[in-house]
Amino acid sequence: MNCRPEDMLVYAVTDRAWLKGESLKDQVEKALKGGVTFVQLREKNLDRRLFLEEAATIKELCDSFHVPFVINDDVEIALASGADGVHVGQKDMDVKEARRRLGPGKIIGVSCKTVEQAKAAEAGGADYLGVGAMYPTDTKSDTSQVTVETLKAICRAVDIPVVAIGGIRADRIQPLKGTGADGVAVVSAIFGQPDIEAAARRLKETAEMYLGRHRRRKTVLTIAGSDSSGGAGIQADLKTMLANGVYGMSAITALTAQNTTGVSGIFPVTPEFLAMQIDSVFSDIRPDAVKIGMVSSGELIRVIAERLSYYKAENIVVDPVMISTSGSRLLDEDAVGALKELLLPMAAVATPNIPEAEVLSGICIRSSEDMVRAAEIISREYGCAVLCKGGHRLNDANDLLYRDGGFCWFMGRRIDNPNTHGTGCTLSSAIASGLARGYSLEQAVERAKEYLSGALEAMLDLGSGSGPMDHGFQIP
Ligand SMILES: Cc1ncc(COP(=O)(O)OP(=O)(O)O)c(N)n1
Ligand SMILES: Cc1ncsc1CCOP(=O)(O)O
Ligand SMILES: [Mg+2]
Repeated sequence: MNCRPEDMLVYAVTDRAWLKGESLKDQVEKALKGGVTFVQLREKNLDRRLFLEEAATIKELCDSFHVPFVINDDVEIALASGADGVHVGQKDMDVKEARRRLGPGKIIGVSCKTVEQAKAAEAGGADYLGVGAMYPTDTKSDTSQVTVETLKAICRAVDIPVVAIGGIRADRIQPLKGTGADGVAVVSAIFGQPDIEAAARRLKETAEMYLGRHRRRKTVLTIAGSDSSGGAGIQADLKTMLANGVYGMSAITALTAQNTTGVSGIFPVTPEFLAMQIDSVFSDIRPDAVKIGMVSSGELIRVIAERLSYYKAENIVVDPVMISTSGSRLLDEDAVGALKELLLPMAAVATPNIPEAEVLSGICIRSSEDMVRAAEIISREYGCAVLCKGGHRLNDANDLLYRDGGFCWFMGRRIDNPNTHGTGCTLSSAIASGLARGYSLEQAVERAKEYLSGALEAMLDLGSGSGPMDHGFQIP
């Protein structure tokens, strides 16, 4: 899935018929300020050079609001402009052909009027569906109406997000309640209004009230140690999860007495009590993702692996906490063996830092090329994706993601802040939050790095040692 149901809530479709002397960029910016969650550039008669220029401009604008942006009908413009994807109708291009041309990472939306079309689009690789016209509309002449019952049947028949389109106005959203539609796609009730920003805002408030079949808050479980100083471990994980829009839960592996100057005591829980915590969580609120942090013994690791495999846990992020900041080994040989044998093979991604990647790969890392080699060894050996974090000795904040035989770099901003306590816990929890919310691994990593940078840039300065970051930097 390349887009999330919540991205569909208020989906703006542009129309230069409403420009009235303004630029499209200014109008789209107003819509974004009003809170639209998705933008489609729909150009039926524009010269291709101007179409491409406009697409590149609107893409940059949407990026600055972190809002997905697709092109109507035209895969080539979508590719050339760097747009996030394309929206195609039944007569435009077969979804499989669009997927072949765009590759796996781009968004493809497909217009549907029937359950059959919807199922075929989903099977062909569509990421979302546009269903309509729901009401009479003057914006598109070559369309026919779809009933609310059909919209409901389509939503029931597919697992991908669905957006209702055609004649949508704020007062026409309530009748769509209970259909399962994730949002509304709108042209004239946004761009044809005298105050675009206010119109978008009103649509969003109304859609939030009545729509969204997948709007249950996503949940993440952290299995890690408690940090009494609140900067790392369970405490950092839960703060990170809250800030990244998911509901956080915990299973504590050990209590630690620590502050910014060091750890003065560790009190591990028993294997039975760890299992009890995991069971309590899974039997009631199934997590959409699991983050595993510090686990000090092979015995506890075996309990985690056994329980997670029993519950068929998904989206497991393993932060293989093995080496302390001062460089000393935190895990004995038995625990390292259990981590390698049992936890890594279950992981969607493991996030070692350089010393940890050295232990896991068995090679010494002195260069970026060594990072790639180590990640490749770990990924091949244990069958998981690997995010090898630069930071420690190399590469500033540039991290390497290795998965399925290929790799990409995520360039980080170098932030001059000595207070880095809990950065590993925070990054892995933010990645787990992104995966729980349905982002791809690449998107989850990118968003997590952005969050981490924000938390570091806030320059919280607490304690006399290496202090914590400001996990709540977005909160006023
Ligand atoms: C979100 C969304 N849904 C449906 C459409 C209509 O697409 P199509 O049927 O291809 O008609 P045109 O928009 O190309 O005239 C859409 N554009 N967006
Ligand atoms: C593009 C499209 N596809 C089905 S109806 C429609 C037009 C929607 O425009 P409006 O929101 O102004 O009714
Ligand atoms: Mg079309």
